[in-house]
Amino acid sequence: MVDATDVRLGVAALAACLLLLRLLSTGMRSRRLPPGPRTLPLIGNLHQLPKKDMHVQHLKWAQEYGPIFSLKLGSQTVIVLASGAMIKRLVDKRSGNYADRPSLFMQEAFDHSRIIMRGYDDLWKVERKLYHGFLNGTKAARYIPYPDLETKQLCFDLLQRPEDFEALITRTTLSAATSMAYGFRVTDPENPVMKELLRNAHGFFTMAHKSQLFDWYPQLRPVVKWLPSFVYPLYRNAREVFGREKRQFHDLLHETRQKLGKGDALPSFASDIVRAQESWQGKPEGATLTDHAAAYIAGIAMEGAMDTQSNQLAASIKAMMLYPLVQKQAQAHLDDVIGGDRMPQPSDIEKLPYIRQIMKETLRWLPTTTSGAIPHAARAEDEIDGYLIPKGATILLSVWSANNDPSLFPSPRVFDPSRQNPNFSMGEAALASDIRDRDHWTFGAGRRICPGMHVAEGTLMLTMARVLWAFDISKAKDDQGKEIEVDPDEITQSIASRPLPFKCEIKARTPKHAEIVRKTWEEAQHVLDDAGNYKVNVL
Ligand code: HEM
Repeated sequence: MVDATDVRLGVAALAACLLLLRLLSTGMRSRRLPPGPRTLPLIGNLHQLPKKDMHVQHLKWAQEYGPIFSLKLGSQTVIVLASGAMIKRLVDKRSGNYADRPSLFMQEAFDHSRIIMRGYDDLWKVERKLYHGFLNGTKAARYIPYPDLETKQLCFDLLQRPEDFEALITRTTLSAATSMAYGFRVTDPENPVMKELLRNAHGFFTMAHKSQLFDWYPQLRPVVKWLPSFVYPLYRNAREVFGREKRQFHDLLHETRQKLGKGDALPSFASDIVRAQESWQGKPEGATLTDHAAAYIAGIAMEGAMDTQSNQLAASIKAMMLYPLVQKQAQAHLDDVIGGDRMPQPSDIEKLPYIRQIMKETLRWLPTTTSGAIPHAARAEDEIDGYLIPKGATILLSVWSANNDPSLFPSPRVFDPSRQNPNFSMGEAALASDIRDRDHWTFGAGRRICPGMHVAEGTLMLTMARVLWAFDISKAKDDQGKEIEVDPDEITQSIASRPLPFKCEIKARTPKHAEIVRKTWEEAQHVLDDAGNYKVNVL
């Protein structure tokens, strides 16, 4: 006779063995996955992740394991796509399968409100339709008066305070972003509404970075949510930021609705969303587009536009400082097409192919989204070159590796605008079937590709054209008059990184250029009221 106690002990021992096996297999790479660095039980490759410059490590691994490799991060499988060809084959060509996002802890903490982290669901489709409808190549032109005004102010401000160029660029893109999203300007970044916007957005970015452990070990999330804040404050802090941000986004949408009601709203993304909400009443899209979703669609358009563009403009200043011959060639081109009697206008953009090449090369050479901002995820199991891509795997676009692929971009760390095709806009390049026409991968790929790229193209080109037309940019000098050297590749650690702060000298090219900048800004201000905001119905 078998004793009941023995049976219980046997079952417990078996369960313990199974649990141990499961724990030990956590973090281990299955043979069918793409290759990658050796793993350890439980943690996989976590111990090999560097504290900084992850994108550089990705490039090293790509050189060792090839254009597709895999990492095990806790219980998650991460497939890294490290060449443009591989990104195109999977994320562009099989876009339906790679349009999802992995489950991210911060998305949960923010009640699944941000489109950029949303899975491939019905609300994402409605949101994407709105972004595409209002930010596409033709519609994006409606917003150009905003960067037009802001870059006139930028050039004027650079005459007064060239040493503050980083802060001045940030104000410019922030103000262009709030204008496009809601129709109001940022004249003073110390303004309380602005400070709140920045505090919330940057709070989110920081927490998204800090909470990665719970993306890799989702099993820990219930414990983290339950822990009191004096033990572990992350989740409660995130909820607090979410509460503040939600209030602000809802208030801004409400104000837009009121202005539309009074007939004095300026063109803005938020006005377009409110109108879409009204015209969709009674339709399935209308039911999906709740007030909360509408508030977040507008808020995230603003957030998506502010740091990314400012980071790329800071990168363009760095490039021009480090490559004076390119700068001289750009100025000769501008003198040729525009002349010395007026600043470049938005209508000139199409006539400035070399500026387009510089813009594209900046995005390739120093991308703000070194690792594609937010990863994609596989909706179903897939296979490529004999490797398995499991359902649910995180798909990371290693933009830095793809942008530095020497087979497409020889001597990739050299800033060489001549390698870029001036005849394609960035939107056209993203759709090009020939990989050699793809200028860079900085806006991502497939169905999740950045919907703001047309807006960004207009803003970046206009700003670069005007700054190069008006100013000489050179290395700053130390007390001994020696040029201060700057590392070209040093960047901040973020999902949207930026060159580390650097010094440079920015001077008007001639007194005549300075005078035109002053006069242009003086004339531009006729659309503004005394507080520096747009007069009613002026655009
Ligand atoms: C230099 C400027 C910009 C860069 C480098 C950039 C880059 C990116 C990247 C890499 C993604 C993720 C793409 C992917 O998952 O494959 C993204 C998504 C997004 N961007 Fe941008 N972006 C820029 C400007 C803008 C602007 C101006 C807007 C709004 C007007 C915007 C709105 C968005 C939105 C809403 C998403 C989420 C799309 C989705 O998940 O379906 N971005 N951006």
